[in-house]
Amino acid sequence: MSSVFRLENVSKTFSRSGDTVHALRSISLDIPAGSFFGIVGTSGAGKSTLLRLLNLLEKPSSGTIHFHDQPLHELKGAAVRQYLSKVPTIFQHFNLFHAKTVLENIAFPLEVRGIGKTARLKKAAELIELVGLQGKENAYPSQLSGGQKQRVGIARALVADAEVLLCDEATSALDSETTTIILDLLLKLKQQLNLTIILITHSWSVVRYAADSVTLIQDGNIIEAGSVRTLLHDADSYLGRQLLPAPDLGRNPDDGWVRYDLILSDVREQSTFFSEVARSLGITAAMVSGGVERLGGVDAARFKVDFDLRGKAASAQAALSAALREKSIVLGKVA
Ligand SMILES: Nc1ncnc2c1ncn2[C@@H]1O[C@H](COP(=O)(O)OP(=O)(O)OP(=O)(O)O)[C@@H](O)[C@H]1O
Repeated sequence: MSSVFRLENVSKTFSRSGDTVHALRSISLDIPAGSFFGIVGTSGAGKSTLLRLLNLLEKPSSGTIHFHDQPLHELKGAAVRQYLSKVPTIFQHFNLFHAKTVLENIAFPLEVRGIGKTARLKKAAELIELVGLQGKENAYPSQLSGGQKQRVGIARALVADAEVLLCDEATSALDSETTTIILDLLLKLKQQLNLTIILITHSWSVVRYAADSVTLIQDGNIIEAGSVRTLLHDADSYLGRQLLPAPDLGRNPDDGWVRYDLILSDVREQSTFFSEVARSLGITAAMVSGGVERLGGVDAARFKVDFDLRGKAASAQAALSAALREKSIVLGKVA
């Protein structure tokens, strides 16, 4: 897959009261075209700084950022405006014009580009439909709910031929139900308009729900990055475990039983795999907890399963581990 952005050794420092703050420390990153790219990290990790480099609100202190083959620092004048139409941003607090109607807000980027009134209102009306705001054309932002305001923000961002949508904590001001609705809308628009979406958030649940690629940023460093599928199937991946957390363990295993923490490589196996492994070895299996989750479009299953090894030779456990490894990723023998 080609990259829409490529960052090479990008650093960003700020000076604050005579001190140097290292917001980003020589990070390198490829953002695949067509991905829903989640950048997650705690407060102060450097997420906003990274996004602000992509929407040209800041410049790197060192390193280069390419948009396709174009180094961002070479963009000048009209090329900057063209780039920002292709790479718009939506914001946590929506940043709408309060004195303009919904339709006028959405049409605004076209007005800036000198597009005639009839054409821009026609295009804005198309976007109204795409984001499901029919009937709200003449409302003012103060008359809208948070979710409706973000729909206006999304429509305004996409009105001028966007290719990449940057989302700056775009659901952080919304309740969880509205967050899901907005993420569903973003996922739908991504498909329909062939977008790349780059979303920064402190919320693991947002990343789990929508992202197909995830980057963890901490103290200005990239700790780990990859596609959800790759991360889940890497037994050593910290991000993989964060994306698919261990289910509640319940009670400890009984004496002589051994508990395994497993990710299934193929979730279609989930109903039969553990019992078949147990039967083939002449032992009993008991599911402790777990289930199938959908993560960024990938079905993933993590289970804790107890196996009864009472009275079995030591070699039985090695045989069990080997059988489990054939179709699952063994994260650990818990007890
Ligand atoms: N303009 C600035 N001047 C000085 N320091 C800054 C500036 N912008 C960011 N920083 C500092 O850079 C570091 C990274 O900040 P950044 O806003 O990128 O983090 P973040 O992950 O987006 O956090 P949050 O989720 O709280 O917004 C922080 O220590 C922050 O205080």
